[in-house]
Amino acid sequence: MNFVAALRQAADAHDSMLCVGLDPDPSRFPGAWAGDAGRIFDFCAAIVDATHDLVCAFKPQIAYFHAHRAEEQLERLVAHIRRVAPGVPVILDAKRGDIGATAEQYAREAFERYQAHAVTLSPFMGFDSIEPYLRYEGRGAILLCRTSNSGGSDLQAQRLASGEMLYEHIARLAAGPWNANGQIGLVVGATFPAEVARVRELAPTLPLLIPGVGAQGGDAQATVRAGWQTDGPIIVSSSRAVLYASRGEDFAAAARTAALATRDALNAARPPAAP
Ligand SMILES: O=C(O)c1cc(=O)[nH]c(=O)n1[C@@H]1O[C@H](COP(=O)(O)O)[C@@H](O)[C@H]1O
Repeated sequence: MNFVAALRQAADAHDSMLCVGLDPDPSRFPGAWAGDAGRIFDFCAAIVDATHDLVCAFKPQIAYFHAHRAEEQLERLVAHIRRVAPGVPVILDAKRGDIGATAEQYAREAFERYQAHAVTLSPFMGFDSIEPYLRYEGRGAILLCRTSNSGGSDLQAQRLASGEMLYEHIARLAAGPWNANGQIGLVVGATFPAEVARVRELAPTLPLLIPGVGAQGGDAQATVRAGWQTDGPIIVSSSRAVLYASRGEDFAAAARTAALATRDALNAARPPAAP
């Protein structure tokens, strides 16, 4: 099954737009695991076990694994997700972007080594840096468009000669000529609901990955109102607010409580279904 179909199916099955981001920081692990990078798999697997029936996707962030030489733990984690939650797609957050020949290696890393269903990419180097990922039939390529950080405005909010802003141009390309096989999605930060709405206008059916709720303070409900579109899935991602809801032995139960509350808050903001 392709990424977009798997995403829709998981979203329907779990009545959820929530993606739990897996950003394991050993210094924030509970109890005896604190500071132990050898526990990255155990920590993330416990979060997955506690939340997989509440999410439409999981999003491991590659830096949190590579920084601790924990690539093998990431491989085991994706295998674990595929085993306990076979219907839940894995978005590898790697934000890659390089010339075609190097992109081929990054694509191989994401889709063959880590078995991800989709990967985040920077579109800064243009279509030939994206195309190697699209050769993997059915896998998703989610392009940074209007990121959640304030510095995102330095480039993404600049006006081009055409009059549109750079992020609008990215959305237009992603929804049009770059998306021949329906594999592309866009990243838009929950910290910018007006821009979420603008991207949704330009890309009505593309999956939107929306980080920035929780620790970054984005408004979950404004995000859903801005991005909601029956034919265009939204994936609202939260990492720290779920992972570190408690530093005690109850961390997994607390993560579940936080995930449930976020999922329900997102669902409450959906417009009522048409009769
Ligand atoms: O691509 C991303 O996931 C991403 C894009 C963006 O614009 N902003 C952003 O925060 N992210 C990622 O989303 C996660 C946010 O984590 P929390 O702020 O803890 O929910 C981190 O892994 C970021 O790398």
